[in-house]
Amino acid sequence: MLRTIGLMSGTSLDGVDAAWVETDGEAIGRIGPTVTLPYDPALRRDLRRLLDLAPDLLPDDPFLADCVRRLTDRHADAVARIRELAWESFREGADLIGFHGQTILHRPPPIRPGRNAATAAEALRAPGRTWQVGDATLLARLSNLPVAYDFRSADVAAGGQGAPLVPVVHAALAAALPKPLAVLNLGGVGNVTWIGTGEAGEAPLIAFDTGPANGPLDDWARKSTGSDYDRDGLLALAGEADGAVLGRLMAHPYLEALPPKSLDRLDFSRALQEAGADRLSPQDGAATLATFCALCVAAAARHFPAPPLQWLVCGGGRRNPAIMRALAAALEAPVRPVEVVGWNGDALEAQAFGVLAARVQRGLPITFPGTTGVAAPMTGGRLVGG
Ligand SMILES: Nc1ncnc2c1ncn2[C@@H]1O[C@H](COP(=O)(O)OP(=O)(O)OP(=O)(O)O)[C@@H](O)[C@H]1O
Ligand SMILES: CC(=O)N[C@H]1[C@@H]2OC[C@@H](O2)[C@@H](O)[C@@H]1O[C@H](C)C(=O)O
Repeated sequence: MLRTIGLMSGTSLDGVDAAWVETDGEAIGRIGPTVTLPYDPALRRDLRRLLDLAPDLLPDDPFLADCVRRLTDRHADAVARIRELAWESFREGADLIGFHGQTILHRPPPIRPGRNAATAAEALRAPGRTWQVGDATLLARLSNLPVAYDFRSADVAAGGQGAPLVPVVHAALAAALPKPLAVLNLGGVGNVTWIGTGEAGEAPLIAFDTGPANGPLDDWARKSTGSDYDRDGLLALAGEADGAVLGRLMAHPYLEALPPKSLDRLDFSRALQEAGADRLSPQDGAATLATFCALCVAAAARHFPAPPLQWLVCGGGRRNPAIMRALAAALEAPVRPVEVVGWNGDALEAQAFGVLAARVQRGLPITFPGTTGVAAPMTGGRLVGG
């Protein structure tokens, strides 16, 4: 088994999550320390600016280069901290880093009302683009370890959606749990993994982005109260969801489109503006966005081959009671944080990039027809250093 350090900088742009995991890319052995290093407000602001600039940004842009260096330094700090903790707790080092980087642009191939092979064939005619920034060579040098990175672009080049990537790890973790099961990650964007029973004729794994999750709510909280997010859902719980705005938002064609499908952090910005969310009070706006997040998940469930026995929720959204209540109201099966089955809902994505790094090093597939829509299971990612 390899001793990996997985690193994830998510769409919330709040910081880097890091985790130590022992794995051969298939089985998961010991789970070690985890840490989140927040970004300072200037880096957060600059990364947010990069999202807006990304479509026209050249790879050698000096502002980009400066952001990448600061981002990579923070990742190197996270690696150093995890190594200290792993040494203190069980006298272990590390063999390999999984470095997701920061997505600043995600324009996957067009989604279609057909699926899998048809989607991939169409996509080859209209190539997509996905861009994760971070300097893997610098990180390998600073940490003196091999680094697996660029996990998404080979899949997009082959006509896949390039996301989500974590589902194969959800499936490995859930091996002994009753199926069908839905694992829901609520970060800036939401994504779901449906894991079937594996009985004849049933797809084993279906995964896709559900819709916006905390991203619009964070933007709303920042604009209306100045805080980075709606802590404990207090703003949303004090308001009422607006039925008319929700009705307009739920008409978005993404929700009807068949999986596989994935989103950019900003994909719903225009729809949110056009739906008139801006005119709501801070409380009602937050309640509407929390409910919208949950209704997107309910819409996602309509694409499952069979209803799940339960929903296990990870990511920061599980800490928002307004979202969790709206989910419980909108879904038929019980909705619980992943901690009920012993997983760490804050570190799961970072842990997954450790496992994915091991898969890259061993040449195992990281994307699948049911997760990104590629025609056949595909290897991906690149390795540097060591
Ligand atoms: N106590 C809390 N109350 C309400 N919301 C919370 C709380 N804690 C975290 N969050 C929400 O969770 C978000 C962070 O979630 P997470 O770290 O899972 O996102 P991410 O990993 O950046 O995103 P993604 O999974 O889309 O890449 C915060 O921006 C905030 O909206
Ligand atoms: C392009 C990109 O970075 N997508 C992220 C994002 O954040 C959540 C959702 O959108 C998910 O599809 C994906 O992340 C997780 C880690 C994944 O690939 O499984």
